Amino acid sequence: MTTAPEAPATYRLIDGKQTAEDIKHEIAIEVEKLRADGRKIPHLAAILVGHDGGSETYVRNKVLACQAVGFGSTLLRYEDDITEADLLAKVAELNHDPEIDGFIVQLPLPAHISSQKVIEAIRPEKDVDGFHPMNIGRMVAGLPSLLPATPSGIVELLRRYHISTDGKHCVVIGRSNIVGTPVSILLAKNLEPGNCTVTLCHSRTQDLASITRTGDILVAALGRPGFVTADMVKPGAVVIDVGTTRVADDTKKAGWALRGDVKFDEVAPLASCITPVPGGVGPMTIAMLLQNTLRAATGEVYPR
Ligand SMILES: Nc1nc(=O)c2c([nH]1)NC[C@@H]1CN(c3ccc(C(=O)N[C@@H](CCC(=O)O)C(=O)O)cc3)C=[N+]21
Ligand SMILES: [Mg+2]
Repeated sequence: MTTAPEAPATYRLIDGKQTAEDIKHEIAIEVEKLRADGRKIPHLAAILVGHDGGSETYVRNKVLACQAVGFGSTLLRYEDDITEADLLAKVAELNHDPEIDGFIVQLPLPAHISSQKVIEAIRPEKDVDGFHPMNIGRMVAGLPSLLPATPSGIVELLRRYHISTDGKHCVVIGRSNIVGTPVSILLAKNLEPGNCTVTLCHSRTQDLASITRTGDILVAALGRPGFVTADMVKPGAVVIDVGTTRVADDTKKAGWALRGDVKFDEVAPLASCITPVPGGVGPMTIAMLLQNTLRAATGEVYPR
């Protein structure tokens, strides 16, 4: 077999890690201004239930990010046998605590607890995940709201990399409440970036590849490692990989590696721009969570 020359890798890597660092630096400057003006320093709380390895990492990274920008932070940990009533009582406490500007309840929760009930118990003004129906509804209506962090992180990457979205076909794979559905809504809005024609694909979509191949922008947010292959991608597409699944990997010290939803090695040479995993959308999620906390603290969305 002759070895064909490698396709020239002319794609641009979208560096979410660096962009998140830039945003955190901007937030740190805002915190210094608040401090200089004698105003309240933003404070984020996170509730973590149980001992899922991935969740522990993400929550730890959120707390470290708070420290990096000068926010206050509180981590509340509970065993996975906490009752739904007790968890709802903790949420009510944080709702009423004037020191806490925003908080999140890390998902997933144990099966005996209704995530929906917990999300709806959070005061929308402190819902820095942007998961409460009030914030989702306001986002859909185009009103000021706390936006879900991963979708707004994707929009922010497109903005900072000057990727033109106007009139483009954006194909989203995955219809979760936290990524696929909201990013579809945001990118269809008459905003900059925005004005996309959006197709939202999911597990029941017929002939998926024929649709994804028409995407100028392809957002993979289904949580299946390596699902998106070269034959599913339009040459020149912008590829946004939202997947962060831990897969077993004996070559790594931890025994696992983080894998995206896109087969990076075969898709990248086809793409005009692509986000890596790790170092793409993940760090942006945390940066946008901090931005939401700042907005919650200053009353920018819900004036106090
Ligand atoms: N209430 C709630 N809000 C969330 O925002 C939320 C959640 N629950 N549950 C789980 C998902 C997932 N998520 C990630 C955040 C950061 C990275 C991230 O920073 N990833 C790094 C690598 C981190 C690592 O080393 O494992 C990267 O992609 O480079 C990934 C995933 C937030 N989520
Ligand atoms: Mg999904």
